[in-house]
Amino acid sequence: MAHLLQHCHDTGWLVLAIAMIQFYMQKGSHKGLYKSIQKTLKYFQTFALLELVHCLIGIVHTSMLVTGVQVSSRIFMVWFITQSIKQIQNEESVILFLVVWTVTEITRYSFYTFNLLNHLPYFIKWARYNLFIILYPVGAAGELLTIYAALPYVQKTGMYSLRLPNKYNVSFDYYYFLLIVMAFYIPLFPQLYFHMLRQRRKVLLGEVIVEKDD
Ligand SMILES: CCCCCCCCCCCCC[C@@H](O)CC(=O)SCCNC(=O)CCNC(=O)[C@H](O)C(C)(C)COP(=O)(O)OP(=O)(O)OC[C@H]1O[C@@H](n2cnc3c(N)ncnc32)[C@H](O)[C@@H]1OP(=O)(O)O
Repeated sequence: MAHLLQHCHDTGWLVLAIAMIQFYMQKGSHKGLYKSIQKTLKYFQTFALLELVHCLIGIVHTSMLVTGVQVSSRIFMVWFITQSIKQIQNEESVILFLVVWTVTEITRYSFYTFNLLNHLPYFIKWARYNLFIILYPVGAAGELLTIYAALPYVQKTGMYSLRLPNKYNVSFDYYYFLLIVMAFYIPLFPQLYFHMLRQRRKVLLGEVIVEKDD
């Protein structure tokens, strides 16, 4: 069952890649691309919550912290930034993180699939543990630039914010929340990046590495 779900996930990101290439070839522009693929993206990125469940119930042996940060930050980007603020959907930075996520996920799920079949081509293993060196910072930059582009709109409209006075007597400012999220990239991004560097040494060079939260 888990294998079947994983196969669906791989196919989903492939469908997304084909849809993006087709759109760009037909329109010659990235404007409107997000709108055209949003349903598929929402579905498959939300589906990634299962990775956290697999981790929790012990089907997959990996760091909870790393998987949690990775999955929640992506779901946050999709639902609470890009999907919620139509005005930023045509930003180049959105395309940047979409392309990076898609390349990463196709490589990653191909790795899992061929690994399970015991026929893992070396180039897929190589791609899984080398491409991230460039893709991680580029993807994070795309995400941060997108949140940054959202700030003026969030400040102007006060979306998702709760101002005083109100019957709950609590206030929440989404604008400042986004600034905090951006600041969190500083301590959390290196955790993810160094985790993948350790995995790279383990898988490609055969080093024995002990994770702190294992
Ligand atoms: C709510 C507010 C949010 C606030 C956010 C604050 C800021 C956070 C900053 C975060 C920055 C994120 C930036 C990021 O989004 C940008 C990008 O992603 S750019 C793209 C580059 N990214 C990557 O390359 C990372 C991709 N992700 C991963 O590789 C994984 O998600 C990771 C969590 C990193 C875990 O990888 P790891 O190698 O540690 O473990 P695995 O899970 O791959 O593998 C463990 C073993 O399990 C087997 N496995 C796993 N899943 C499957 C499966 N579906 N089917 C079969 N087998 C599976 C795998 O083969 C391993 O087995 P073994 O140990 O036997 O080798």
